[in-house]
Amino acid sequence: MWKAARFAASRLSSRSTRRFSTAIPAPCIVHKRGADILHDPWFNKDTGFPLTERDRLGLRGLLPPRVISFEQQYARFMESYRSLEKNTKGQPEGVVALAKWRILNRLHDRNETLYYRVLIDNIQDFAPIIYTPTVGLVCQNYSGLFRRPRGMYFSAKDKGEMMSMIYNWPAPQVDMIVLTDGSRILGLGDLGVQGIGIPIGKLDMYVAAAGINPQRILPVMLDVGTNNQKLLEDRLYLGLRQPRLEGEEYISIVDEFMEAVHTRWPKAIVQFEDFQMKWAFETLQRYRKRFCTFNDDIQGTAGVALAGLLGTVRVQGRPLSDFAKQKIVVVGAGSAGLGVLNMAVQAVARMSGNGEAAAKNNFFLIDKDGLVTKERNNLDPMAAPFAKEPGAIDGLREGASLLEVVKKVKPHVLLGLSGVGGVFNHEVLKAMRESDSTKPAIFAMSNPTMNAECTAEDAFKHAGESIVFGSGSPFDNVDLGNGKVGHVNQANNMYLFPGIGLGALLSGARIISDGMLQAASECLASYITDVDIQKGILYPSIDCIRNITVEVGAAVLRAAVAEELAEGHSEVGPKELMNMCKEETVEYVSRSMWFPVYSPLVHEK
Ligand SMILES: NC(=O)c1ccc[n+]([C@@H]2O[C@H](COP(=O)([O-])OP(=O)(O)OC[C@H]3O[C@@H](n4cnc5c(N)ncnc54)[C@H](O)[C@@H]3O)[C@@H](O)[C@H]2O)c1
Ligand SMILES: O=C(O)C[C@H](O)C(=O)O
Ligand SMILES: [Mg+2]
Repeated sequence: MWKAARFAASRLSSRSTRRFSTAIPAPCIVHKRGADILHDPWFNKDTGFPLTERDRLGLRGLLPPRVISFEQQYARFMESYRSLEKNTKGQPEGVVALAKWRILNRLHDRNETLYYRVLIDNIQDFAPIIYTPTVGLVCQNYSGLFRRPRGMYFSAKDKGEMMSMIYNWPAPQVDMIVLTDGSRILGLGDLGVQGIGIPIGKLDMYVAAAGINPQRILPVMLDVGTNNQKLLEDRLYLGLRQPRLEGEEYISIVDEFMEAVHTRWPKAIVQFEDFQMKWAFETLQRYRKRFCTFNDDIQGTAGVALAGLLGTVRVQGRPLSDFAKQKIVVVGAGSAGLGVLNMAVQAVARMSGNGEAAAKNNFFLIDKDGLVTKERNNLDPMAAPFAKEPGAIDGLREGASLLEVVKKVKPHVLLGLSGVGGVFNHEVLKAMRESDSTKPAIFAMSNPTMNAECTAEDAFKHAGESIVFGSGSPFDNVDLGNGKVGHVNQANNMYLFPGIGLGALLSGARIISDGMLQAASECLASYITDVDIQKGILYPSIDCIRNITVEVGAAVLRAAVAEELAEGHSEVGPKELMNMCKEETVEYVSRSMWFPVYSPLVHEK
């Protein structure tokens, strides 16, 4: 079904970021003509070019004569999509998922305006294809699926060349970059150059949820080699066939890239995505005070998880201040798990006023070697602040198993960011029935679906019907019988990163501060109504992700203004931002979002 635009719809001209919410979209300047326009997905309208435009742009005769409206093109695409769904019924899940990805990808490659319109209007259906879980399968099969390049590739072989290479990107302005080195793609490990699918999927969400102009996004792969032996031996592998660079050699590549990007686009925001833990923390510390950058797996995830944890306290009918009393077991001591713990501890310390040391008491950290205690050999410095005194809790020793910890601690929350599918097995889930909460929460946040710590069905079946459930990848709600439904929350950083990027961009802040990230998380936490909370709903439906992102973006922008970090964006300066009330900020953010409509194209040499 064609849905009416919820936001002022005009395509930004390539020369100006000013938006007009008139019925006729602002014209768009193009510097090419004829077939070159048809082959450029940013400008192509396929059969939608009006006759006058065909004359102006030298397109007469290059298209069938009948002009088809945007609405008709949309309906035609959706018909093909639905018939593909029908025709592939019963085929293996992976085959169907890839077929759906292919049809969307072909549209993406051909006509971006139509692609983003169908994506925005059908985000609930299409997010699982362009994002987790299918994007994981796409990355695994990338070298075989590769048809056309998207984004930029900087490899170890490009050392010394990046400053000039960055000028090969055809767009004059870039606002948002998602960067990966492919070393920890979802829970799938090192996928080398094939990890490019992740920045592409994340940036699709930026366009769909945050209304970032697709002409101003840039997915980037830093190919420093791979340690994945299977890929190194694969003759179709498209990346460098060498082991990953390490140490100084590695960091000098990232440094060079960051310098090159910020020389050409000083205000571009760089989101680090799916870096293995050691480089995730190291690069965050290295760049966060120098560039406008954040790590989505550490910081975006933390904000979403914290919002879910605060929602859980509300589901239990307790005041938010009771968050300090929640016993939380975090399974996975990687970038995501430690990011969550750091932010949650800060929140408890703020609420209780007792300082961070005391705030850590109720948190338990488990990694592949079991409970993390101070007795651990080679204790990771990032995990050390959360290590327990051995024996301090009911005699729990170093390396105690997840089951032992759950049985002894009786946690209010069990949160998985381990990347290990099924690690919340039947015994662990059954042990959660003895939780000190009547409504314990289980978050199986690892992606993609097969790496989730448990399925939604198993969680409700074994841990009981009163649980609150969240997962990183989507699961269907669970039918509990007698008309009751076990609600599945998608606890995924997609609820925050688009708003963090958008708010940072519009504020013109030079850095992304803890305050801006905290504002994002608090905004998400307060978005859900008490009525929804009663049903175990912690996050809004993905259908309204654009509305949530407006609110999150505005909260981030206001935090930047409050911290005097906002330097303004485009024609809106810091003083104007400062003078905006909350509603005006929300309105400004909403007005600044790109929405896909066909703009009249004007040729300029
Ligand atoms: N839902 C989201 O928004 C979201 C966000 C970020 C990451 N993730 C997911 O979280 C997972 C981990 O990401 P990461 O960046 O922290 O990875 P990571 O590799 O940095 O960390 C993984 C951690 O899990 C631990 N682990 C491994 N096997 C274990 C086991 N059997 N029991 C307990 N712990 C075990 C490891 O010791 C390590 O500490 C991935 O699957 C990723 O997709 C989800
Ligand atoms: O990509 C996602 O779906 C979430 C997260 O960034 C992850 O790495 O799993
Ligand atoms: Mg990620």
